[in-house]
Amino acid sequence: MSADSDFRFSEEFEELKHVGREQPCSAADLPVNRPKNRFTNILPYDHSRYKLQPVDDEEGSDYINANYVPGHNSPREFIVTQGPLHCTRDDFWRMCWESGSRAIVMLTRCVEKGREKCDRYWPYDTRPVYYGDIAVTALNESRYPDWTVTELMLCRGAEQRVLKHFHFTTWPDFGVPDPPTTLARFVRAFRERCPPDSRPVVVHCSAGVGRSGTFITLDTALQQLANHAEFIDIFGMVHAMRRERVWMVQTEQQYICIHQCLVAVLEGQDMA
Ligand SMILES: CCOC(=O)C(CCNC(=O)OC(C)(C)C)(Cc1ccc(NS(=O)(=O)O)cc1)C(=O)OCC
Repeated sequence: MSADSDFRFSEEFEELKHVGREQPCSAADLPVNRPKNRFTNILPYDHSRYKLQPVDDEEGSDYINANYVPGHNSPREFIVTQGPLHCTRDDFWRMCWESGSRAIVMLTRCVEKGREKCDRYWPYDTRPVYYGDIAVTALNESRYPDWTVTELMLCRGAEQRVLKHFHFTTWPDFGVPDPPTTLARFVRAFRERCPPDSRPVVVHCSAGVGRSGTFITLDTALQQLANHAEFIDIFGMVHAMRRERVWMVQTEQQYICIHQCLVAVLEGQDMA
């Protein structure tokens, strides 16, 4: 595929360009919801968007820029969303609570090259912080060279729940981790620590398309590999994801990185 400067990769990736783009995003386009979108051209398709429990008949109260996306284990394994904005971070926590999610995967830093890519939506220290009517408390934090895992306790009314925050901190926007196998090791670390239940995993980056799509595709492919699949159809996976959310796996380099990680795992190289 990589012969003639990745010619076959380019051809295959090009075929994905228009997949899903005919589908409507009418909720995202409502005037009341426009300020809730980080990027004007990264909008959730109506048919797969995550719906918050509406507040009375308040128009737009069910809206967040997020879509259900399939994984290896279920057709709605992931909820993929943009990096929360200051004005949508309470909605983000409401989504985490109402979906019953037990894990958040964050694939961007809050600030990259001087640009804000994501709001700092979780506490800096162990004091409880309220986001709407949800109190979030950091219980403990484990820092590694390329990622940090934080255990968060969420309280809403009399109920409380522990949720794990997996933050990959060295993935440049529009690019790939260096070396790409760092991503395969993060996916493995996530799977080893992710609660084994069937609840959705919330995944986000800045726009919630490029790095998020790359992470999910590799996670799905590595589980198929572990289950001794004879063929792993990366094109088919990205095609299926792009029907649910726009631009999933944004750049050709990210598309190639998925293949490189799979080869590295198959060859057992650099996966200590
Ligand atoms: C509103 C205008 O659109 C945009 O800002 C973005 C980014 C545009 N920049 C861009 O594509 O840069 C390169 C040419 C270097 C790749 C919004 C954006 C921002 C960050 C990402 N990464 S992610 O956080 O990993 O998803 C993806 C898209 C956009 O819409 O891109 C087209 C899909």
